[in-house]
Amino acid sequence: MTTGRIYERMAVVGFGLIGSSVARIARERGVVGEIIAVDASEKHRERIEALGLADRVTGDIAEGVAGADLVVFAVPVLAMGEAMAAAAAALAPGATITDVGSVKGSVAEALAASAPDNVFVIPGHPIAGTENSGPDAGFAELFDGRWVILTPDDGREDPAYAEAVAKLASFWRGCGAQVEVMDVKHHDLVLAITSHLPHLIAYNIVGTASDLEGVTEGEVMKYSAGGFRDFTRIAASDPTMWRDIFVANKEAVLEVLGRFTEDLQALSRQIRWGEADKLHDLFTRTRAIRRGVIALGQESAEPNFGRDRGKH
Ligand SMILES: NC(=O)C1=CN([C@@H]2O[C@H](COP(=O)(O)OP(=O)(O)OC[C@H]3O[C@@H](n4cnc5c(N)ncnc54)[C@H](O)[C@@H]3O)[C@@H](O)[C@H]2O)C=CC1
Ligand SMILES: O=C(O)C(=O)Cc1ccc(O)cc1
Repeated sequence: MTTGRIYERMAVVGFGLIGSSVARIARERGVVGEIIAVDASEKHRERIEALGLADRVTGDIAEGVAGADLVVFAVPVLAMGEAMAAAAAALAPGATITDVGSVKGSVAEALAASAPDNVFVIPGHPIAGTENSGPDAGFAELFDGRWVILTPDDGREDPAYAEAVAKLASFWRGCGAQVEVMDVKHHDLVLAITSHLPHLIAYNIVGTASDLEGVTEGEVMKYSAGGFRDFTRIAASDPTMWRDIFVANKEAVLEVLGRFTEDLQALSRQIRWGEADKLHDLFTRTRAIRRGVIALGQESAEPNFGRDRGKH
């Protein structure tokens, strides 16, 4: 598929799994003219050069974003504010500033805090990723058919801002994604249950299994069935990225965790009292949800489908 050029120069600040995937697909589809990679890690900059993923590579944020009409911040959530502050004075008037952070409330605030008035800040989040990180882990097909949620500032009513939102949505569609606009707070609640809590559960179950007296770590790995293996994949996700997500989305995560804990207590009671029908009812309901997800095309029936792409 070919799409016309939407932005002349895209600067990607933080050129890891997500940033390099955006660059790969944007170049492949011709939706941007020039790509500037900005990354704080010298090792990553060397890899970006070696892989030929950008037209220019720099460690200097201000130098990298200068003259860009699209700036994509793809650093860990708690690093967004500082990165934006370093970019602010160099941003081109009329530029669109977006991000890919997994939490939107705190990131939207952090971006707005130092953004000049003459740019369009439109926070975003592609709901696509893997447990891998760094520029080698990215791949062009990552966003294919996936959702990208944009959380524009609903206090800005000028037509130029609406136009900038529409243009950014076209960019993501050009990268193969589907676009939805959502309120920041709602985004953080939805993602707390669909993404953040599942990761917390994975981190916890793998931790519990490795600490369990009477069962060796060797046995845990040797006899792990599919379910536990899936948890170990998720629990291998980047520690910095996930630390930041839980710190930044504290309120929504604690809210869904409270509900989850209550439901887990109820399950525990059903097991204790042999309430087999109640267990069966829940498992029937959850099976229908999974089948609904597959019917919507959000997941393959094959376990681990596409998950090993971009592994290094
Ligand atoms: N990994 C995933 O599956 C997904 C991640 N996200 C979000 O995307 C963002 C990036 O995540 P990944 O690409 O997975 O991480 P990553 O670790 O692969 O890439 C982050 C890159 O940013 C660079 N970096 C860190 N701090 C920096 C700074 N202050 N200035 C310049 N460069 C800096 C790192 O050197 C690294 O190359 C995060 O905010 C995360 O929440 C969103 C969707 C999926
Ligand atoms: O690898 C997985 O299972 C993921 O869930 C990827 C992912 C991680 C964080 C996001 O904000 C969005 C997607």
